[in-house]
Amino acid sequence: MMLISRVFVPLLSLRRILPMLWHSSRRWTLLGAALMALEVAAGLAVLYLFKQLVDVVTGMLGSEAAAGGVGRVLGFVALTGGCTMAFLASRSMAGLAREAQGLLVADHIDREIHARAVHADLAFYESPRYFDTLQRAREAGNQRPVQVVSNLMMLARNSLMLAAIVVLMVTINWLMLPVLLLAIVPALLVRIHFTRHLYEWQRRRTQMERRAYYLDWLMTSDINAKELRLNQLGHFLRDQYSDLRGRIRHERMRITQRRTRIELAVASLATLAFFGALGFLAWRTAEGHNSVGDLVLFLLIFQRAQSMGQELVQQLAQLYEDHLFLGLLFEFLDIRPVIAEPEHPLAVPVTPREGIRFEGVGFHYPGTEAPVLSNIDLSIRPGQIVALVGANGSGKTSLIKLLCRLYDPTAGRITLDGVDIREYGLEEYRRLFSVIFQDYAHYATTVRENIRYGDIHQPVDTPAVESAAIKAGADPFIRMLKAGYDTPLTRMFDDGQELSIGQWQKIALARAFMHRSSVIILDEPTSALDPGAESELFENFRERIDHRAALIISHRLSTVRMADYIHVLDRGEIREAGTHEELMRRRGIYWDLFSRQAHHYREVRDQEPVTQCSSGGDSEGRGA
Ligand SMILES: Nc1ncnc2c1ncn2[C@@H]1O[C@H](COP(=O)(O)OP(=O)(O)OP(=O)(O)O)[C@@H](O)[C@H]1O
Repeated sequence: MMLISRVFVPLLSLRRILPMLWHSSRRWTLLGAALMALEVAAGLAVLYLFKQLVDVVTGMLGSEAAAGGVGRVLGFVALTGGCTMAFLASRSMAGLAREAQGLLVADHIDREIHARAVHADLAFYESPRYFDTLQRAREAGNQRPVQVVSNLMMLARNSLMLAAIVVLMVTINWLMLPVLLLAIVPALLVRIHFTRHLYEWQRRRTQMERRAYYLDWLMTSDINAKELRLNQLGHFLRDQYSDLRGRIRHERMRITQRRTRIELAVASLATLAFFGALGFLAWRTAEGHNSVGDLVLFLLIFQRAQSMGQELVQQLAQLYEDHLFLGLLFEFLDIRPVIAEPEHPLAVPVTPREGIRFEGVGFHYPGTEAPVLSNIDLSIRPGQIVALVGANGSGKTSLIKLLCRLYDPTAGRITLDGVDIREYGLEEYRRLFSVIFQDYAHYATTVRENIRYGDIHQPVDTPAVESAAIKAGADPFIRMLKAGYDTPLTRMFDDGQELSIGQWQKIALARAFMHRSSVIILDEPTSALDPGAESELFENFRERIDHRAALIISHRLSTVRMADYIHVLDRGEIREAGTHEELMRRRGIYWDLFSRQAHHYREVRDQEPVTQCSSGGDSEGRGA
């Protein structure tokens, strides 16, 4: 009973793929169905005509009408040949229709996956459980739809054909029917059992596969090539990879070996059934109960039925597998973002008056209990430069994620001009910010595009790209590149060029300057910049950002001191807040951090006869 339901459940759940089929390839679906019907009809006609031919020929043997019957025989031969041609033509045309349908459905599903992927919550990408779903959906997404379409069509064709063959078989002798069932059904059940087994195993093994894939990437990617060689990690990683692949191979082989043994037993049973039936029918023909045409037809159709049955088993098993994989695809397609558009979104103010406020904000990541932020109260007023400082892991980047609504707070609220930000249109709200994260993107495209991605609404040749690059201090080195702003920043193509880490950071900064947002957020924007470039950037920072508001995270306190207001985060809580001078007077955490950095600078300066310190270093001495 369970096995039977396993056969039919997939058919029911495939109902979601059928509308996709219809919407994405209506014409090919209709054409494919018509060609398939023609293929079945022509195929059956060929079999029946063969039987008739044999009966006519054997009827003529030794009879006086033999001479006149030649024309009839040739007529049958011509008709059979014609039907065979029609069968072959419709079969190949149906194959073409299936392929076209499959490709269209695959593209349709890809579009759906991409639409979901770009709107999925950030949490989706930061959680391994969700990420597995995406990976499996990708596995299912690319080739599966082509297979599913092909399978469904073949399944329909073979079922029709098999039904017709069963009728023909019953006309020969009804006892042939149970024999046919014996040859087909056990194989079907065995196949379905193993498909399920294999699927469950594959699901368990996703993490293992991912780890193997990661190791493979570690060994072959250019990013790790330096460390890999210097730390001599090559052999170590290769061993780990081989071990993992060996375990995967071993488990897979165990399943395949068991399946081969059982399938062999089932095939032997089917062969026994065939020869038993053949012996029985030969005896009936010899006794004159059946014609030679019946015997020939039996040989033709039993073989055909068996191969059709095998194909049917294969297709049902495949369909079952498709259903399981498509289940994953639909599981992914059904994921709805938690950070969603409100039902009646408010318009974001064009020029915010009060700015942004965090009011008693608390946060922990989905699936974790530990609070990352607690009781956060802070504000960013229009035109104000606010800085966040704190040790690693104190929650600075998490706070930015909340501010940009990549996550929502688990306690308290964030407001813009006094209204909870969850009430604004999501995309419109996010356009208030231009952000450079610590792990900013390196796009494998031209310099111009890398910068323009900061505001994709601008035309391709906008002069804003160059002025953003000038503000970020990137323009001089860009002009030295082979094709200036049109140089591809990747080594993936022959004419591409790679940049230094600091140069990449300047490109990312330019991207942030590109967008005319209300608030600029810079998370460790100068970690890779040389001191000259850094002090240049912050010298006239306010003019550089056109007097917009800014939130800056930095471990370099020389950068932070020019902020209007500074918040010191410690283990998810704001411990101190004020201007640089206020915090220095307070002699708390900030003072301690600042004095230690300033002390280091002072030591260096004291050792040098001629001071070449930047203005930051000089003022740090005074401040401390
Ligand atoms: N996606 C995530 N899921 C669960 N915990 C996370 C996630 N991202 C960060 N955390 C945890 O949240 C805490 C704060 O991380 P966050 O990145 O905000 O710190 P940070 O102050 O920006 O640190 P750094 O100075 O090193 O950049 C850390 O303990 C980190 O382990």
